[in-house]
Amino acid sequence: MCEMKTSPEPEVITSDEMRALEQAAISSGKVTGLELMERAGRGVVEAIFEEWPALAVGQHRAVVLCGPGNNGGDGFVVARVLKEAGWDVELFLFGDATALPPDAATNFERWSAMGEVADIKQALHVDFDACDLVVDALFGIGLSRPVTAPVLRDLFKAVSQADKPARVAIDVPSGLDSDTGLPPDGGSALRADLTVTFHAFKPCHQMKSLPGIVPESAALARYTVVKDIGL
Ligand SMILES: NC(=O)C1=CN([C@@H]2O[C@H](COP(=O)(O)OP(=O)(O)OC[C@H]3O[C@@H](n4cnc5c(N)ncnc54)[C@H](O)[C@@H]3O)[C@@H](O)[C@H]2O)[C@@H](O)CC1
Ligand SMILES: [K+]
Repeated sequence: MCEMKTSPEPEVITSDEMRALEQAAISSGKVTGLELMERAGRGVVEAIFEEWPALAVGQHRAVVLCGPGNNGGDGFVVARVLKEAGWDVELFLFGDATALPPDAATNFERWSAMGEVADIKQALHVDFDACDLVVDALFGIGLSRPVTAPVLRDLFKAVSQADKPARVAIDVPSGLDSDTGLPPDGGSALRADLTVTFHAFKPCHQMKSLPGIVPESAALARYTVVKDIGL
């Protein structure tokens, strides 16, 4: 008798479910938030090297855009790991470094021991077509309102229009609500070529297209890689 084989549906979880899983793992003592952040950042670099093997060899130029929460914390880890691999890394922060949550603040300090943190406004002077990689660590599952800051809107436009760099979003393309896959009313979003998320897909990664908002499907699942962070 012939047996039909079906591939299992990928697991999709909401931002609340993801937070609950993280919290349970941390409360059980199995792992710390800082360890999860390190795994997340290293997972992003691993995914980049898997997607673009040429970037895994030699030295390249990266711009890392960090936000005010733990998504930004992942970005500090990515910056450090790339710099340790010999890359030329420029990092820009949106928000107040003294108000970062604890794990992100620790990674801010670790990065600051090896590189500069420039204000996000300075990123508007970057020639993105002279970069190999742009890492979007601005907002993840913690986006709580539309992105309206003029500096971010201008930056989103500049990065989205660049031809050369690989654009990698950490967890969620910034500006999209993780649970709806759409920017909250009136907000804009940053285009990504690859999104690297953690543990499981989120609803935003299942969107088939975002016509007129994020051309060519920033959030398509086939461009999203899920990295295990040991939850
Ligand atoms: N220890 C942890 O909690 C871990 C968190 N992870 C990362 O952390 C992310 C979630 O972190 P957070 O909960 O801190 O949230 P985010 O870092 O996604 O964003 C929250 C911050 O952004 C601000 N914000 C939200 N919407 C805004 C808007 N439209 N304009 C301006 N500011 C805005 C909030 O006020 C807050 O400061 C995940 O997406 C993932 O990347 C991973 O590192 C795994 C471990
Ligand atoms: K992001």
